[in-house]
Amino acid sequence: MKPLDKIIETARNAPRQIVLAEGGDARVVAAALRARAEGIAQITLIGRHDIIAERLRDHGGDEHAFRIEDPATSPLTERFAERYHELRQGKGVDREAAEKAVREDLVFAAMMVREDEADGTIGGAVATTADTVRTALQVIGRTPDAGLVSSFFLMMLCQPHHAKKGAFVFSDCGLVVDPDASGLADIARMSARSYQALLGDRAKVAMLSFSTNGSAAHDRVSKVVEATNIARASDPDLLIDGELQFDSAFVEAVSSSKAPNSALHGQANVFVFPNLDAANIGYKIAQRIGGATAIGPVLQGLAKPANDLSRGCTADDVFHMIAVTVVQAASR
Ligand SMILES: CC(C)(COP(=O)(O)OP(=O)(O)OC[C@H]1O[C@@H](n2cnc3c(N)ncnc32)[C@H](O)[C@@H]1OP(=O)(O)O)[C@@H](O)C(=O)NCCC(=O)NCCS
Ligand SMILES: CC(=O)OP(=O)(O)O
Repeated sequence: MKPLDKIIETARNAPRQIVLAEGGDARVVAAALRARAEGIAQITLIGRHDIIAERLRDHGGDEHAFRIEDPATSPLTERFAERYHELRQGKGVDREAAEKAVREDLVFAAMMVREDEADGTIGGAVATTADTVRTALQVIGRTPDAGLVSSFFLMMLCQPHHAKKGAFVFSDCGLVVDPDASGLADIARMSARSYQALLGDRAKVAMLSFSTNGSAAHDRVSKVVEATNIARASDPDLLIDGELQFDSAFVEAVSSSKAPNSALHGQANVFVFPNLDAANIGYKIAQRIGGATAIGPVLQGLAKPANDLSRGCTADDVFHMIAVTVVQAASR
């Protein structure tokens, strides 16, 4: 079974309550209808009831098949305002500001997860990643064993022209702009864990650089080497190597010539980029030129599942993210 089908099948076997923060978006509504039809999740749509109902009708759907919550009129808003005020008052948020905040769709959706009204939330088809992720950080927060919250894309190579097929993790393509060595090590550790949780296989982590095995000397190369050493020391069982160029990590013949002693043998399945510039540009090139299916940004290190999308996403991308979020929620 293809890795993506396996994730969808896992979700179907343990469906969860997923809240979609941008319920008025046509792609989100189409994905919600497919998620319901395929039995992978019970969906709550956030937004104006009349707009969501119209979008559902446009797609041949029925508004009564979904829970719809409009933060402007929902009976939950009062309780959420109180809780949000308790949560954020230390950061200078007064009661009036809390009431205003929870009327925003992204915040309301995240509060549903925090307050156990849903198991996971997804936004970002319309909102920017910065707004979506900041909301998750502020409302849901970090799990104690993660140093940093970070993100990854699941990259599926399944087209006939892909010489190597399968599922790969690229990180961090969405969140941490310029990690230091310790931050990069944390991203590597969390990405390996995410790969194993979602795909069931052992993670083989490549720490990417413009240098392989000392072929270039630069502070940026040293950062990747240091991050590799920190990650290895914090988890001796982690299969990790770096610094490696992408070809040394992905192509067995190149690995043999440029990195003959690499434990990865050109078979890495988790690729940790040195910063957000490289990672975000890299995943979009693999997606738009290379024809990879890209699912993300999936957030890791949060106390409960909250995920983002690219504003360029399709309805299929939203559907796939619903499946990933269900699997994350079910594996807690
Ligand atoms: C995500 C992002 C918005 C966070 O920015 P920020 O300026 O730190 O935001 P805030 O200060 O409002 O952070 C919210 C909280 O999360 C914390 N935080 C920020 N980044 C964090 C991280 N990686 N891990 C854990 N906590 C983090 C902050 O300390 C803050 O805590 P507090 O509210 O208790 O003080 C920022 O890192 C960003 O813009 N990243 C790039 C997003 C992007 O444009 N991606 C490209 C397209 S995908
Ligand atoms: C992940 C990402 O790049 O998001 P967007 O395309 O919305 O900026």
